[in-house]
Order: sequence, then structure tokens, then C-alpha cells
Amino acid sequence: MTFSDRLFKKIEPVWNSYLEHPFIKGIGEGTLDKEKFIHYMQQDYVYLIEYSRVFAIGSAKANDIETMTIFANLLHGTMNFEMDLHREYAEKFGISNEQLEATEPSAIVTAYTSYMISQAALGGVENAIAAVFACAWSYNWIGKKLAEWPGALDHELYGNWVKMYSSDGFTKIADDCLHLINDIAKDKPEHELKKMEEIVIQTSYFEYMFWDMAENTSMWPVKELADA
Ligand SMILES: Cc1ncc(CN)c(N)n1
Repeated sequence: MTFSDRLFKKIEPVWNSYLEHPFIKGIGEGTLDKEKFIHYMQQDYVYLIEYSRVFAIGSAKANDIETMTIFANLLHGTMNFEMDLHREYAEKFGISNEQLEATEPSAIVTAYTSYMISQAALGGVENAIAAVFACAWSYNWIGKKLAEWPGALDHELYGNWVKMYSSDGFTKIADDCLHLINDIAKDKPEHELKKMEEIVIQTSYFEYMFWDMAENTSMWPVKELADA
């Protein structure tokens, strides 16, 4: 059994819950409120900037050139391929790249990205790949599931989202993360594998909370009190 098989056994029930989430169902069925999607897309853009930093940390901490290059390519793929999707949607919604980049991160985005970056900074290269694994893999997993839902790929607004996350290009990103985590996990002692597993589980919980944040268009609970 590979390390990713071990991880998947643990997190599959959590990932299955994503498919029941109203936001994901709304994308797959094409019924999602457009304002919720705009909030999601803006928040996801600033999330991806911080997520890219985790690849940079992984690259800096790598012990060999091959691992360093894989992390660097994942960083490049996120910023130049995945984030193009967000920029294209933003253009459609009349939001400039500058506005997109200046999005104020919500409480969940702040908590999730702070967690990923601190785990990657505190540990070695194994923490960096564990911190991004659920992110890359769950999106590809969701994208491929939704691609089988009737009409999901052809929806005029959400079809491109489903196409991106089920695409060969994004599958390559997810597969590279899978091979990397399995390679890095080889020869690691059980206490380090346990730590990697904990990070993958926690980030899987954060993924669910991110869908909730998008569904509820939430920011910070009492923000309006200080803004007044
Ligand atoms: C919150 C979140 N998690 C993961 C992904 C896929 N890179 C994403 N775009 N956004």
C-alpha cells in the first residue's frame, strides 16, 4: 500500500462530504448563485497566492534538484495555469487583476493559509508536500466527479471551472503531488508519517470550511463593528 493509499482511506469520507455540500452541488448542477461564485473566486485567488508560497518553501527546503524542480513547476503551474481561470472569470465579472489581487482575505482563508505556511515553515520538505496534497488532489477528484454529472461540463458559467479541475493539465499537477508525497514518505519513520497524515486531514477539514465560507459569502464575523 502506498502512503497516498493510506491517506485516501482516512480522508475519503471527508472528501465524499464535499460532493454533498450545497456550493459544490450548485456548481455541478449549474444552480449556484452567481454572487456566491464571485466571492469564492476572489477569495480563492488570494488563497492561491499563499498556497503558491508553500510550493516555494518546499522548493527551498528540497534536498535534491529533482524535488526542487517539481516544487518550482507546481508553483509555476498554479500561478500561470490555474490562476488564469480566476483571471478569466474576473474579467467576465468586470473585476481587474489589481482588484482581484487586493481582495481582503476572509477569516477562513487567513486561518487555512496561515496553517499551511506555518506547517511548511516548521517542518522539512515532507510538511510542505503534506500541506498542499489535499488541496491539489481534492480539487482534481471533485473536478473529475462533477465532469460526470449531466451538463456540468457544458454549463455556460460553471462549465469552465469543471473543465479546469478535471483537465489533463490539472490532473498532471495533482499526479505530481501524489508521486512527490509517495517518494518523500518512503523511508520516513512512523512518527513523521503520522505528522504528514495529520496535516492532510486538517487541510481536508479546512477545504470543507472553505466551501462553507463560499456558500455563506462569509468574511469576518464582527467585521462591520470595527468598519463602522
Ligand atoms: C481552497 C482551495 N483548495 C485547493 C485548490 C486547488 N489548487 C484551490 N484552488 N482552492
